[in-house]
Amino acid sequence: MNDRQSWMGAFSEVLGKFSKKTHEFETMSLAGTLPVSESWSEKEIEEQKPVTRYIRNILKNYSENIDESGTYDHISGNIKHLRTDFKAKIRTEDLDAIIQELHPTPAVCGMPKEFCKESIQKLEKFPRELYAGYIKIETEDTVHYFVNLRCAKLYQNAVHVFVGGGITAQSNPEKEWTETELKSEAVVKNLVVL
Ligand SMILES: C=C(O[C@H]1C=CC=C(C(=O)O)[C@@H]1O)C(=O)O
Repeated sequence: MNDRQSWMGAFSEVLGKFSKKTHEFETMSLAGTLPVSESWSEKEIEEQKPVTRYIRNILKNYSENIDESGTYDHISGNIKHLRTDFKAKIRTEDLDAIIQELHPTPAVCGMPKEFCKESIQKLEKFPRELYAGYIKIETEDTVHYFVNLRCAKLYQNAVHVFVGGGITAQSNPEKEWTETELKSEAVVKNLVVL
């Protein structure tokens, strides 16, 4: 980010939201993707479950009362995801540790986390740079953490778009590719050539 390069993002997966007043912490399990008009299959349902389990297992080390919603559709432009929300009262001093444990979530890294992280570093051909990292925004009352998905690096006369997808044993390569194209619209549709 300088006068020749910049980044933009067009997605709002919340890694964490903390209220300094109530000490309530909120996060979400978000995975599985389909065009809005299609119906969920076992593949997407099974893809989102480990993300939900992962979050639940982390939060239970920090709070006795965890409020977990049912799973519902999160619509994002032309596509939808499966989403489950979590709310828990936590101690302010645990906030950083929780964020470090949640990040990177299975939706962007995979499971088991350390094995997948090392494998991605070894095998992935393109550097992620700021993609799949998180953005922290702190105000007087809240601290918000957003996962930086569906983003772009802007050069003076070019754009580099970053998108990805969760791969499972049931994934079909062509469908995963189409999914990344649909996801990229969140950014591409907002770019205008002057
Ligand atoms: C990795 C991305 O999306 C994640 C979040 C929701 C659904 C996903 C999926 O269905 O693959 C991904 O896990 C991305 O947009 O780059």
